[in-house]
Amino acid sequence: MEPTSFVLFGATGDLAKRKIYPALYNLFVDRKLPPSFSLIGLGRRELSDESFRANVELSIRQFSRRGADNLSLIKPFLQAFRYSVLDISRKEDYKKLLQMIERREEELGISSNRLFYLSVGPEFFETIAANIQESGLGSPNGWKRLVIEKPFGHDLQSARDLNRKLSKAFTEQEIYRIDHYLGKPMVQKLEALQQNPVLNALWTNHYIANVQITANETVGVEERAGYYDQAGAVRDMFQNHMLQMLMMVASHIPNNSDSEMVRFKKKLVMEALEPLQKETVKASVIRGQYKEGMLQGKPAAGYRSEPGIDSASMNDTFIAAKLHIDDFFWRGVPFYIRTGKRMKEKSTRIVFEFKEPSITSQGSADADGKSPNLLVFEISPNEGITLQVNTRESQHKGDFKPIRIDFHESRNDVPEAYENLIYDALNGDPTFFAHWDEVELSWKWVQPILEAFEENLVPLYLYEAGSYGPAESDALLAKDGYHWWFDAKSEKEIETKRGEQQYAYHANY
Ligand SMILES: NC(=O)C1=CN([C@@H]2O[C@H](COP(=O)(O)OP(=O)(O)OC[C@H]3O[C@@H](n4cnc5c(N)ncnc54)[C@H](OP(=O)(O)O)[C@@H]3O)[C@@H](O)[C@H]2O)C=CC1
Ligand SMILES: O=C1O[C@H](COP(=O)(O)O)[C@@H](O)[C@H](O)[C@H]1O
Repeated sequence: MEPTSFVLFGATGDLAKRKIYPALYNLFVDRKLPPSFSLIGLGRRELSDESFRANVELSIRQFSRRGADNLSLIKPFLQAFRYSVLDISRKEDYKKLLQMIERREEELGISSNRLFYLSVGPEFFETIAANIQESGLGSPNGWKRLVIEKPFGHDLQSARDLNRKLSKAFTEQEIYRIDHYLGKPMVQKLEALQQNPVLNALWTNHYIANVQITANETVGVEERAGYYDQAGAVRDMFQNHMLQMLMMVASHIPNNSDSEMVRFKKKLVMEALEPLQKETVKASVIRGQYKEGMLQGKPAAGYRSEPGIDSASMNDTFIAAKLHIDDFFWRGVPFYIRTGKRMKEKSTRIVFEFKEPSITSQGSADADGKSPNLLVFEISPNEGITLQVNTRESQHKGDFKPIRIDFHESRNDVPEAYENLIYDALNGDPTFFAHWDEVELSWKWVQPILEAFEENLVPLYLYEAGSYGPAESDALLAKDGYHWWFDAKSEKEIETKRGEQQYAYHANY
């Protein structure tokens, strides 16, 4: 890996503290940082290098997956850290920054490879990119890269405007748009798994009845009312993370593909998505908002009573949609996607339900006692793959019973999404970053939904906190003879589900 100066805008912020420093430390421990590495943290508040390092250490103690007991390498790690005050709008601060970077590069004897990480609000992206260019921070004696956080625009037009402005200072190859779901290890595994000939052979409309992509969260709006009440689930999760997961499962990526091919295939999926019309969005999209309820045994407030939320807010905290990909592989297979806050349990997963001619509707067992074969990718909070197949019980010949072939990763061994993404950005590997074409096509596809919500052409269904969303989301699948898999409707069912899993047949592969 090439020597790098990591220039972090927003070094005193929440994301840096909770995600970026712990990820960098874990990479350091795993010897995955460049041998010559310099980090310059930037923010408005006055901090000495020592207090900056002390803050970084604190955040690693608090948030690193390795825990507070595994900090033997913290001192050498922190040696790379420096801090400088910078106000984003003050041009002279960029000159000062340039001098500081050059001084560090000289001290370390390294070339001018500079990674600019914008961990600041989106309103600053354009100004920073322009100032980096004007102040000569991109040096001809090395590469420059721009790592940029979400949100990338608020709708199609604003995303296009932002991209045009960033393009004045950075080429597409230099821009790394973070979608942290693309950094999740199981999402990354999808790339390799679908190239596997066994799975690849099954991964089509010949065998698959439907695909379900779920990202349920138990958290509510938290302290982000100002942002979330303007964004809603459709912008916060659906346009980016959910559609990225869709692209990852639905693209047929050939063996030994490079990043260009992966991104090209993902783009083809978005191009093949059947477009929606604003007037008919309500036929395939369910909009929900949580009201008060009970979550994990405790009362939970409704969205409109959350601090900072308008008491008449029509914002969506839940969205479910049925999509069709009109291509050779997926024609006729519905993709159901849902995400919501204050749901019964935290679970991100993708379920492939296989066709089975003898299965009755509702996915329930038919007269033979069979239920559909399923392939399940659990993305979080646990990482795993389960193949559920029908077999006959040896004692009671004739009875069908699903068995589960299970692979689960031990949690401490799993790198965090930000570790994977920062490592890739340092290496110049853009595979798991969102290309502009994907972002633009996602916004384009979502735009009629935004407009239909804005104009109240889609009903807003209230659902109880601690539930699985509005009943209309279940009805969306029921109309086609399906149901959402693995929604445990009661605590008792969750217990039974856990019990069954203990008996599952375990195989390592
Ligand atoms: N927090 C999270 O979990 C997630 C955040 N994001 C995105 O990451 C980005 C950062 O979010 P987050 O860390 O939560 O935000 P915070 O508000 O916690 O931090 C903002 C940072 O920006 C700095 N800053 C603000 N104004 C200026 C200015 N005029 N000049 C220089 N620095 C400035 C602040 O430094 P100081 O106060 O010292 O000036 C601070 O370091 C946002 O784009 C957000 O959407 C994306 C996903 C998750
Ligand atoms: O980007 C976001 O993601 C989180 C959910 O991420 P996860 O890794 O915990 O699944 C979500 O809570 C947040 O609202 C959104 O901005």
